[in-house]
Amino acid sequence: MTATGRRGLAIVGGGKIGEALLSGLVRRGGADGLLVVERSPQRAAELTDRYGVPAVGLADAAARARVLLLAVKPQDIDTLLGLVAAHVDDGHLVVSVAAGVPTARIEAALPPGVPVVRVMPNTPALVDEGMSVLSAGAHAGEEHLDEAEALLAAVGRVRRVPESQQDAVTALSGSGPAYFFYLVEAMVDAGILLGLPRALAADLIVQTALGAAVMMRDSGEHPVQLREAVSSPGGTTIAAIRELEKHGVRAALMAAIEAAHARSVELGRDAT
Ligand SMILES: NC(=O)C1=CN([C@@H]2O[C@H](COP(=O)(O)OP(=O)(O)OC[C@H]3O[C@@H](n4cnc5c(N)ncnc54)[C@H](O)[C@@H]3O)[C@@H](O)[C@H]2O)C=CC1
Ligand SMILES: O=C(O)[C@@H]1CCC=N1
Repeated sequence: MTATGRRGLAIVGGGKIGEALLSGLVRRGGADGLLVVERSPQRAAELTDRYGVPAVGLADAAARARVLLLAVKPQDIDTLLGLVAAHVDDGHLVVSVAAGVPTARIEAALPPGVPVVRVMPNTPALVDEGMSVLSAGAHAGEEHLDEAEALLAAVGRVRRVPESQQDAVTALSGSGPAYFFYLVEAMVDAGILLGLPRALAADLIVQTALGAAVMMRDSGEHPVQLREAVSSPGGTTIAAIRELEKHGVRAALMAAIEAAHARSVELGRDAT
């Protein structure tokens, strides 16, 4: 098929994030123009059953789709790029969500001039509340960023940053949902410790997390102001905050996010 005959998007790698993006795109616009390429035949069949999106081989996907969205693990990206290289040209747009992997590494594996956009999405895309952050590679212009942004806007918010900030973004919003899930797990465990049934504790904490998130998004107030409004003088909240400070929770979060950043940089260097 000629470059002009290509349309739509192929997601290459239908794992956790590939499925999150696929599901949102199907919710938004239906399965028309979408393809999936998945190494595991069982997983490919599952995605086709669930979303009505055809599973095809890589050559077929590159012949039919204008945009190839690579969603394999960083450790698998070099092998995949070796296969993709034979099928792409500068009429394609290659979008990669692989943590840490620089656009320069992707460009070097592909024919000259292929536009590449690096994206860090996150799993709340599954519920249309994703946060995706885009950076252009050397051959990607505004039109390519616009095209990638339009795709990702189907599953949540989108921002653009210089690529030098992508490892930090990965550590914050890419991995970020896991930190909140972890916090919720720990708070539910605290409820159990205090003798509440698990289902009740989970219900209370999930709704509290949702309410707090909406307040942070919509109130226009700083998180410190919001926290102060919960902390009555001589009350329960400040007693809890003192323990969080004593146990170094703020420093632990900073160290954790620094470790995620370091791992993103490391993943970007080579297949490790
Ligand atoms: N899970 C997450 O929350 C996020 C993941 N990412 C990035 O997305 C990428 C995928 O991550 P996950 O979805 O978590 O991993 P995963 O392991 O769930 O999915 C990867 C999928 O790619 C398939 N695959 C591997 N090589 C293939 C090939 N040559 N052709 C076709 N399919 C192939 C695997 O069978 C698997 O289904 C990673 O690079 C990760 O850094 C980025 C943002 C968030
Ligand atoms: O854990 C990871 O490596 C991927 C990248 C960001 C979220 N998940």
